[in-house]
Order: sequence, then C-alpha cells, then structure tokens
Amino acid sequence: MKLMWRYLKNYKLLLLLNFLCVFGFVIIELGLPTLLALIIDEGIVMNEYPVVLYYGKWMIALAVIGLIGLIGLAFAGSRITSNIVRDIRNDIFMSVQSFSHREFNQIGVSSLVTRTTNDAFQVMVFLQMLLRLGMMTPIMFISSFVMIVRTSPSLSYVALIAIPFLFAIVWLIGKKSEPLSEQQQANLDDINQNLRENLTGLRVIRAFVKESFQESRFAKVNQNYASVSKKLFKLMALAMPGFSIAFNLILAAIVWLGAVEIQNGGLQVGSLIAFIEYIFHALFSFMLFANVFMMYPRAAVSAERIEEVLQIEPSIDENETGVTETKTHGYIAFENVTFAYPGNTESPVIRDVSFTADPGETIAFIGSTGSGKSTLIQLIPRFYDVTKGRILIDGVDVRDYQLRALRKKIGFIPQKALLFTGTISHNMRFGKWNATTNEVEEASDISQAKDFILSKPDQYEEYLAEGGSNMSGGQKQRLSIARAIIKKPDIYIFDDSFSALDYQTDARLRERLKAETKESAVLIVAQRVGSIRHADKIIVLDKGVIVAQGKHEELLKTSDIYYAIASSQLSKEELA
Ligand SMILES: Nc1ncnc2c1ncn2[C@@H]1O[C@H](COP(=O)(O)OP(=O)(O)OP(=O)(O)O)[C@@H](O)[C@H]1O
Repeated sequence: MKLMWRYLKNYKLLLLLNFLCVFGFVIIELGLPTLLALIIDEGIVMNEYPVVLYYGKWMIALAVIGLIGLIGLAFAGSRITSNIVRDIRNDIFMSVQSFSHREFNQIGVSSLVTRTTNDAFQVMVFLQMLLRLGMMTPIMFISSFVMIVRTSPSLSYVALIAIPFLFAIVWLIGKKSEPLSEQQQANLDDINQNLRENLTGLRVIRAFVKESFQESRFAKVNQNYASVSKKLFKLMALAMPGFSIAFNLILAAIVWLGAVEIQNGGLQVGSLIAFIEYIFHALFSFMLFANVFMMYPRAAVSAERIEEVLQIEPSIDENETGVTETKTHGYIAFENVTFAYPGNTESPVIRDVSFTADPGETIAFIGSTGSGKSTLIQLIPRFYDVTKGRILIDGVDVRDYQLRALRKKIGFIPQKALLFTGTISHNMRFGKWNATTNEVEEASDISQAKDFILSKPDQYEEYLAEGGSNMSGGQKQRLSIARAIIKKPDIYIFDDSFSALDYQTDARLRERLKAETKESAVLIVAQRVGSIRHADKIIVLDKGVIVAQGKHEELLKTSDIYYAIASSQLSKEELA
C-alpha cells in the first residue's frame, strides 16, 4: 500500500476529482430512493399529481448529474491508474539500468520481466478498483446506513446483526488468499523463465530432439500455476454463496418485519420501498468493497515484489561526483587484484593479479576454460568490483571515476555478440550517436564488416531482427567490433571476440586494428593462439592466477601450459 500511496500522491488533483465524483454519485444514488418515497407517500397515495411531477423532475435532474459524476469518475480513475502503472514501469526500468550483474543474479531476469509486466498490471487492476469501488463503497455504505436508521430505526437492527457475519467472511478469505497470491506470482516467474529459456534455446532443443522433454517441463510449471490459481479463484468464489445467503435472509426478514410495521401503522409503503432500496445499496456496496478487500492481498504481493526491485541499492554506485577527466589516456594497471563472486567469497576466481598496459600495447589473456579471463576483464568497466587490490585507469582507481566517465573510456566487445533490434547503422551508432556516415563506413571497414554490409539489400539500413538473429555469428561479431571502434575508446577489451571469424578475416582485422589502436590499450581474451601470438604481452592464467607472461616465442620456451595450448593449435613449423 505504501508503494501505491507514493505514486497516488503525484496525482492529487485527479484524486480530488475522483473523490468529488464518487461523493456526488453516492449522494445522487441515495437521493433517488428518498424522492421515490416522497412521490409514493405524498403524491400517489394522496392523489397529488403536481407533487409527483415536481419530485419526478428532481429525479431526472439527479439522474443526469449522477451520470456526469460517473463519466468524471471513469476519466479521473483511468488517467490515474494508467499514469501510475506507466510511472512504476519506468521506475523499474531505470532501477534495473543501474543494476550490476550481482543484482541481476539476485532477482533473476525472468522475475524482473514478470515484475515489470504482470505485477505492475496487478497493481493497476487493484488501483482501478480502489479508486472506483474502494472510494465509493464506504461512502455509500455509511450514507445508506444513516438513511436506514433515519427511515426506520426499529428495522435497522436486522442489518446490524448481519454485518459482523459478513466481515468475518471477507477477513477469512483475505487472510487465506495472501500466501496463495505469493505462490501464484512466483509460479508466474517460473513460467516466464521456462518460456524464455525455451525460446532462446529453440535451436539447441530441436538439435537434441528434446521438444517433448521441454514440453513436459513447461506443462509442469504451467500446471503449478493453474493449481494455485484454481485454489485462489475457488476461495474468492466461496464468498459469493456466503453473501447471497446473508442478503436473502436480511431481505426476507425486512419484508416480513416491515409488513408487520405497516399493519401496525408504524411505517408507510413508500418508506418500506426506500428502506429496501437503502439496505440493498448498503449490502451491495459492502459486497463490492469486499471484492476490493479480497483483491488487496494479491496486489500487495505484487507491490511488494515491485518495491523489492525499487529498493535495491546497486552494489556499483554511479559515483556522480567522481573523476571525469584525466591527463593521460589508455594506461591500465592491475595491482594485486583478487576477486570472488558474491556468495562465494571463500574461493576467489581471480587471485593477486598484477600487470600493466600502456597506450599502443596489446595484452592478451589465454588459459583453460574457467581460468578467469572473462571475469578479469569485466572488472575494468566495473561490472563487478574487485574484492582486494585495485585497478587504475590513467592513474585513477576505477571506483573513483564517475561510472559513466569510466565506461566512456572503454570499448567493450563481449564474448557473445549482442545486437539490438534496428538497422545496422543504428547498432553501430550505439558506440557514438552522432557519428558521421564516414565514421560509420570507416569503422565497418576496419572491422571487416563493410563487404557483407554492402552486399545486403538495404546496406547500412538493413534491419536486424531481435538479437541480430538474421546475421551470422561472424557478422554479429564484426558489427559489435565496429560498434566499439566507432567510439574511438582509450581502452579496447575484446572478450574472445574473434572466435567466429575465419583465419583470413581475423588476420586482416588484427592488421587494421593495429593501426587504429596506436593510442589505445588493447586487451584481448582469446582461445586461439593465432589471434594473439603477435601481442606485446601474453598473460597465461590458470585458476585465476597469472602463471606466466611474456611474448609468444618466450612463452613457448618458458610456460608448459602455454606450450600445451599452442601445440594443440599450431603446426610443428609454427611452433619451431
Ligand atoms: N556470474 C558468476 N557467478 C559465479 N561464478 C561465476 C560467474 N561467472 C563465472 N563464474 C565462475 O568463475 C570462474 C571463471 O569464469 P570465467 O568466465 O571468467 O572463465 P574464462 O576463463 O573466461 O572461461 P572461458 O574461456 O570458458 O570463457 C569459473 O569457475 C566460473 O564458473
């Protein structure tokens, strides 16, 4: 509720309009039976036609005003709720933008999607009900009750007896539904995760003929969701028979006791009709309020899940007041860097690593899979922070930079080339929005992407499908390299970014890069010795520790691990 109130506060004027419309509507709804009673008792029973006409006109006027109130209510309510759900989604999105890998691991990508879509939707549905019924029904209920007591105090105790019973039903259902709602949203996360994995891994699933296995896995999580939903809906549905029994008993009692009172001369027919109308309003508004109340636990669970995302403090802070400018460019120094993944602090995956890289230098990292190469380079743009030691860029600790300024210095080419939906030029300009056509073409030329781009029907305006799925692996890699080149960064980080290129393209690309990166430091993670043999320094990693470093020729003689990797890839002549 705190979350909803925080957002509701931003729409005070619309809320006031909503409240006035609700209030007006209630007054009118309850005014109509009073006028009806007057028409019957003072007009029809007394045979006074002008009285009937007089009150009749008032009834029409009130009905029109009530209609205007309803329209105002729809306008204010829908504006508030759709704006709030938009604000919530924007805020989640902004929060997530500042998350480091650690926070993504904590919540999970699928759950973040559910929270932004379904949970926000649940909150919207509840707010819609709250603004309409949640405001209207208590006013209606209390006003109806006042009218009930005013019309016939002797009959009003019938309603009084029924109310505790009705409250008990609502409270019980609300209490029971909360854990079920929690479970339901968690199950929705599972469905989302399953679906996501299935869609992204469709080719692997087909290649391994595991469709039926995946289907049964999906059917299971889907069934879990269905079972919990069934329990929840059954619980909600149970309220209806309870209310219905109570309503009918109350009405029967009133008609019977009212008839006795009319016979005794204590009540007029018109008043009994108005009384029944009031009691109907009171009970009906109670039932509608009960619906809002029963929806609350569900919305509260969703609001809590949204709040959890909004309240997460990113472990990597933006450091808005940090360093933005440096005198030098392209200097890197790792000083005794140790790093352990969150939750795994006892076993660091990087241990006491120190090295330097200067502008114009190419430093390559090689080692068996899992030796920590990718982890090591991810520490530079602060995807994670070091556990011990420090990393200096141009003499400044990366943690002392304004985060944006630090990342502006770096051209990062990830292991898995990721492109965005849009044109090729749009994807390349991700590196520099205001890049000129010449710059785009030059970057594509250096990255060896130009030829294949020009062979596409729309060339630089060729449209890329989601994740660049209509490009080959090598084409994606070259585009993601071009995206970094266009940025002209001080530091290039290639995380195994040449793996999908053929040897010739790899060689041509490295040649062009050499000229392009004369004033930048270049870090390359590679599995292929051929891609790094010309590096100024090759660092051999094993279980997170530097076990050897030097040039290709030196390492062949001094490092057994390097020799073993090289001999598995190079010919005897190349090794000699
Ligand atoms: N997000 C993570 N959380 C926890 N442990 C991780 C995470 N990512 C990687 N690791 C672990 O850290 C170690 C180093 O992984 P890393 O990806 O850096 O190795 P790598 O040398 O780049 O491997 P490869 O050559 O296969 O890409 C591995 O043991 C891996 O299991």
